[in-house]
Amino acid sequence: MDDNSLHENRFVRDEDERPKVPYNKFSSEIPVISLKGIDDVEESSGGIKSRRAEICEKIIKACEDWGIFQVVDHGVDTKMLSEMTRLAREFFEMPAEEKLRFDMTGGKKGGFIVSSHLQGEAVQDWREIVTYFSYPIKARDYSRWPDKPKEWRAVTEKYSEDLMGLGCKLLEVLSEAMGLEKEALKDACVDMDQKVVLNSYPKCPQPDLTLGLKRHTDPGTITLLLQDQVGGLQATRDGGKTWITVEPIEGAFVVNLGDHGHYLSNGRFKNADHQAVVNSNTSRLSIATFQNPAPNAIVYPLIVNEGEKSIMEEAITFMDMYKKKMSTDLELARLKKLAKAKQQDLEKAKPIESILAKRLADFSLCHPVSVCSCQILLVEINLAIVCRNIVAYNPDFEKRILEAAANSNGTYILEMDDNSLHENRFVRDEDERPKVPYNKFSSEIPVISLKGIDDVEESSGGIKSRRAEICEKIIACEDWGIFQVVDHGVDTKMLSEMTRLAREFFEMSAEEKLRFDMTGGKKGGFIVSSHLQGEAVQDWREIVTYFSYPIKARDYSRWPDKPKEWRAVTEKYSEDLMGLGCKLLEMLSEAMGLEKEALKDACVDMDQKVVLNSYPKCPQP
Ligand SMILES: O=C(O)CCC(=O)C(=O)O
Ligand SMILES: [Fe+2]
Repeated sequence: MDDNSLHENRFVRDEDERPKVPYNKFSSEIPVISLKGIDDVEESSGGIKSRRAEICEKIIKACEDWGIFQVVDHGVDTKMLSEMTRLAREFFEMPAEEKLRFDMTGGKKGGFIVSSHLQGEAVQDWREIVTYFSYPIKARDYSRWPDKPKEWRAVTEKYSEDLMGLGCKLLEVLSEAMGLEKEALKDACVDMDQKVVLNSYPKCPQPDLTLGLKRHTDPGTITLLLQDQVGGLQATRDGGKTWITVEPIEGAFVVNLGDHGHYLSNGRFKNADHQAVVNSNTSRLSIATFQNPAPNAIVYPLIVNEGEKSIMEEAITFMDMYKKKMSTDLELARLKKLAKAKQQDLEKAKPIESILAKRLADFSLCHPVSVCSCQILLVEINLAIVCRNIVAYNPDFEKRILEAAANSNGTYILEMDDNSLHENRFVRDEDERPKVPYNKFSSEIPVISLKGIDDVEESSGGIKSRRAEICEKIIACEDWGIFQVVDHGVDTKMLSEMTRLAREFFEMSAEEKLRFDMTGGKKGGFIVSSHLQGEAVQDWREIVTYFSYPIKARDYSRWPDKPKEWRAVTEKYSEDLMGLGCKLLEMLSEAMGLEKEALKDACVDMDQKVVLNSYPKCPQP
């Protein structure tokens, strides 16, 4: 989330998705409901409604209107809430390295992630999150819960427990509102699941172009959101045309109804359609607690009133509902992208179309407009789309023009993968692209045998020693700064071993490789080059790297531990290459007319780093 990020456009939303109302212009449309007396069920004298009935009515109305309300006097200890927020702030303020100890990339269940590292999203959210799975208790994996700040575990456990209580209480009210038993919604969840997501939205230099969290509905039953006083949560009821900003209220929870709650009420209760915006003044913190059904819970309306139809065609499990939601979202995003690309093509085509028409007219002043002259003109301008528009009246001509255009380099399409297609992350400027084939080999770089490199004796008759000969050849590399050596004395079996291990490493699953993820500035490990930050265009490679000398600085925790011979072989490789490297430096020192040891000494304590590059085959090399 540095300067680069805005330039890369990774966070820039389509215009129709950008914020429409300010983060701090608060609306009071979302009701704030006090839960004081929610357990008081007695009718008051004279038929006056009980406090519980009053609260119920308010909640029902809010769920029918927006699927959102705020609760105060909810009984959750406010001191504990401030403790929770303080810990969350402290967590996000820790250095990246500390947070990345709980890195969630690679599909891990819980931990820390910079939202922009999530894969598969065309545009990224401006936020960092830390998340933990708290219910069912038996499924808790504390190894994915932060262990810093030190009170984290105790406080988050308490927070989860209290919010589970509040969540269930609210579900009771909603069940009653549907004319069902108190426990109906809870029971429909089978074994209530809870996931807590702490959102940190850094302040943003260009908040009008991006979102902290894009528009969505939560998939589960209900969500309890604790937010700070900054503001940024927005809701819409008309599909995103108009928005309101929910007013932050100290100590209140914003309650959002999710898709599951929406379906179970047969659509009577809305699923809150919401997003989070960011601002350039201050960062913002929110803590979302998702109360979800068990993955195998059945999703289907609990009641379908007379004269109504079920809003669901068939009963499905929550897991299937969730998967369907994700794939629908992705599909919608894809269609939107396509529509946008098409629109852009049309817009691009327009002005050029008129240029072309004018040029055609000019042309026809001196030449009768013929297929041939058109073709010259079109190839000159080199735009396939325009060609298609202009010459559509002649299918045969169109075909030939399109062929010509396809063979030219004006408008080809990249297909490295769907993502890069749009992002062009790997496409180099023309002047940087390869100029000669990868397999048309040159013999300009000398290949030098090192056999006899230690043999310094002059042969009889003043014939140069073998060492002197080699030295001369190496000096001839003044031309390129590159030469190849053979007969170098390094065991070739060990070299094949090294290559085999490297291949095996790169062939392991992403998850396995990412155990040594090098993002966040770690010293050594695995990285996909395209994950390197700060490069405008990315290299088409993956690497694994280890720091081997000085020995005392080796950090084996950053060396792969698989395949199992890795450490032994790489250590030997490093040692032998250190030897060979030093031998060559001796030669170069002598070539400079210095003591053998001069170059080595100038290095003080020779450092060695080994980088293994894997270049996947590439559809558009
Ligand atoms: O940060 C916010 O206000 C909204 C968070 C949210 O909607 C979510 O985490 O699902
Ligand atoms: Fe949400």
